[in-house]
Amino acid sequence: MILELDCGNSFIKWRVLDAGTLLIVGEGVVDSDFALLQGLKALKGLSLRFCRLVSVRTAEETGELIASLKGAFNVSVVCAAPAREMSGVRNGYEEFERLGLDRWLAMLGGFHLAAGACLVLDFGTAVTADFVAGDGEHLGGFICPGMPLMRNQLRTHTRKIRYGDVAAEQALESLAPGRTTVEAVERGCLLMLQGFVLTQMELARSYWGEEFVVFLTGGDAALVSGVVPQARVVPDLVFVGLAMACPLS
Ligand SMILES: Nc1ncnc2c1ncn2[C@@H]1O[C@H](COP(=O)(O)OP(=O)(O)OP(=O)(O)O)[C@@H](O)[C@H]1O
Ligand SMILES: CC(C)(CO)[C@@H](O)C(=O)NCCC(=O)O
Ligand SMILES: [K+]
Repeated sequence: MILELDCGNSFIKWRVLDAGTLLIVGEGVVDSDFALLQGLKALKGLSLRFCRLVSVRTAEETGELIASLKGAFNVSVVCAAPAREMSGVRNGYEEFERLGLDRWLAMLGGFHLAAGACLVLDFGTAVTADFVAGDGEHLGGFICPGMPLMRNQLRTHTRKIRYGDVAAEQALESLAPGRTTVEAVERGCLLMLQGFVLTQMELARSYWGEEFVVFLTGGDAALVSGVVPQARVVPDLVFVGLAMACPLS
């Protein structure tokens, strides 16, 4: 079996594939290395041979995770590494190694699936946009705070913005002007995200007309999918790129 990991800033997304069929035999989202090991150990009949992972965490944190995986399961681990060019995509950063590897893999996956120009939008802790032209040239991208960061900044830097997760979820059932604090904040932040998406779409159209595919990924993709009905929502886009960057043989 193959273990795949996407180690983001807040969560680790994991899944286990059968090495023969490549079917998913287990998956989850966890908030710590410990919870990951627990989740894996709970899988019946687990026999891991290989692990491939991408991390946007520090080398030290990633090293610790790799050490505990090797200790617990005796797997060989490969990590996605920065590249100037791969699978027909050319990294557009001035210093290619500084581009977040989750963005890079999502672009590889997107360009492969689109077989042409694509706009890749990822809604995690941070929100990112990346533009890949039809010839594989990465034109660059944008990074801004995601929903969790926007609402937490407001909570942290104001005295009177306080509410719980249940209220937050209920507040998003409509986008009318808020009549409570939770409605005003949650709807305001969501409108910022949706506005961001529409701006990215305009930019993509200015480059490519209608000739591009837009991908939405990341935990909060569903919050914005309504404003881009033509978008392809691909929750495992980073994993698509991970398999391309870290083939097993
Ligand atoms: N099962 C889940 N567990 C945790 N968060 C989830 C889950 N499903 C959706 N989410 C949403 O996903 C968001 C986190 O996104 P995601 O997991 O893509 O990124 P992340 O690991 O936090 O950060 P990064 O951008 O560094 O990858 C949270 O805001 C949360 O609302
Ligand atoms: C932007 C995030 C946090 C998104 O997960 C990640 O891709 C990252 O840490 N990137 C490094 C900075 C950059 O991409 O320019
Ligand atoms: K991510």
